[in-house]
Amino acid sequence: MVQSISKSRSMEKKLIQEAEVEEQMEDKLTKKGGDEHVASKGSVLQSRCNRWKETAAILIPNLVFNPSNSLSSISNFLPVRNPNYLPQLRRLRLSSAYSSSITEENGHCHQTEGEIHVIVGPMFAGKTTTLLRRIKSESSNGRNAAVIKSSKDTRYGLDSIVTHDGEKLSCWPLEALSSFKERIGLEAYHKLEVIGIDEAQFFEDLYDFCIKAADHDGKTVIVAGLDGDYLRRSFGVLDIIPIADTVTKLKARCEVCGKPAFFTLRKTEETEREVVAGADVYMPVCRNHYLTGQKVKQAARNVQETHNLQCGSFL
Ligand SMILES: Nc1ncnc2c1ncn2[C@@H]1O[C@H](COP(=O)(O)OP(=O)(O)O)[C@@H](O)[C@H]1O
Ligand SMILES: Cc1cn([C@H]2C[C@H](O)[C@@H](COP(=O)(O)O)O2)c(=O)[nH]c1=O
Repeated sequence: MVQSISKSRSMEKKLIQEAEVEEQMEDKLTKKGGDEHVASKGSVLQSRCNRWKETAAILIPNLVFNPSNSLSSISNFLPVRNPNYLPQLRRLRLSSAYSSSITEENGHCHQTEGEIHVIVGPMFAGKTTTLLRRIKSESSNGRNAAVIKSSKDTRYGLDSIVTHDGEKLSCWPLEALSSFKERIGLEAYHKLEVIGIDEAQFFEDLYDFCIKAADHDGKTVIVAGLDGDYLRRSFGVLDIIPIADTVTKLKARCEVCGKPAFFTLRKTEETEREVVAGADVYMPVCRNHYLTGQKVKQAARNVQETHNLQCGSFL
C-alpha cells in the first residue's frame, strides 16, 4: 500500500514536470501563430491528453473515464474518493482547452465552472429581494447577468421582477425556459455568465434548463421559488436540489403571531394548485397557525355545507 502510494506520488510529480515542459512548448507555439500554430498546438494537446488519460488511470484507480476518447471529453472524469488527488484532477480539467466551460478572452483562458444556487421559502420571505440583490451585485462585479421570470406571474407587469416592497429589475418573461436561448440570441447567451430565475416553481423544464446551463454551458444559475404550495406539497423547485451548490431557505413573519413563518396559507377556497395572487389570497404563517388556519377553513366549509343543505331542504 505504502509502496503504491509513493509510486503514485513519483508518477504524479513526473506528470506535472512533463506538463510544465509542454506548457512552455505551447507558449512558444502560440507565439508562432497561423496554421502551423494551430496544427502543432492540436497535436501537443492530443498527445498530452492521451498521456493524462493513461497516467490518470494508474494514479487514480477510482476514476471513470468516458470512452469516447476525444480531446473535448477529458473533462468527463467522474469524482474520485481520495482528496489527495483533487489538485491533480483540477490540472486535468484545466488542460482541456476545448471544454465548453472554458472561454478564451484577450488570449487568456478562463475556467468558468457552472454553479446552481437555490433560494426557497414561503411567500413574503424575501426570495425575490435576495435574487435581485445577488444579480445586482454580480452585475456590479462586472459579470454579465440576465433574469428570467415565469410569464404566468402577471401581478406587477410582465417585463420586470418586483418584490413585495416594490423593488424592481427588468427581466425576460417566459412560458418555458427552453425558449430562453432563442429569445435572447445565441451570441448574447454565450456572453451571459449569470442567469437568475424568479417564480421558478412555475417552470416545468427547470431541471433540464439548470443542469444544461451549469454543467454544460458553465453559467451561474440563481433560482428563487416556492419550495411548497398552499398544501405544503413540493412545488417543483425541490427537483433541482440534488444538482445545486447551495440551498437557502428563507423565512417570513407569521401574520398571526409574528413568529418565523415557513408556510403559505391560502385564505380563499380555490383548490387549483396555481393561483397567481398576493396578500389578498395568501399569508405567511408559522406551523401552529398553518394548522389552525387549515382547521378554520375546514370549519368554515362545514358550516357552508350545512347551510347549503338546510337551504336545499326548504326548497
Ligand atoms: N408577513 C410578512 N413577513 C415578511 N415580510 C413581509 C410580510 N408581509 C410583507 N412583507 C414584505 O415582503 C418583503 C419580501 O418581498 P419579496 O422579496 O417579494 O418576497 P418573496 O419573493 O419571498 O415573496 C419583505 O421585505 C417585507 O417587507
Ligand atoms: C402558495 C402558492 C402560491 N402560488 C403563487 C402565488 C404567487 O403568484 C406566487 C408566489 O409568489 P412569491 O414571489 O413567492 O410571493 O405563486 C400558487 O400558485 N400556488 C400556491 O400554492
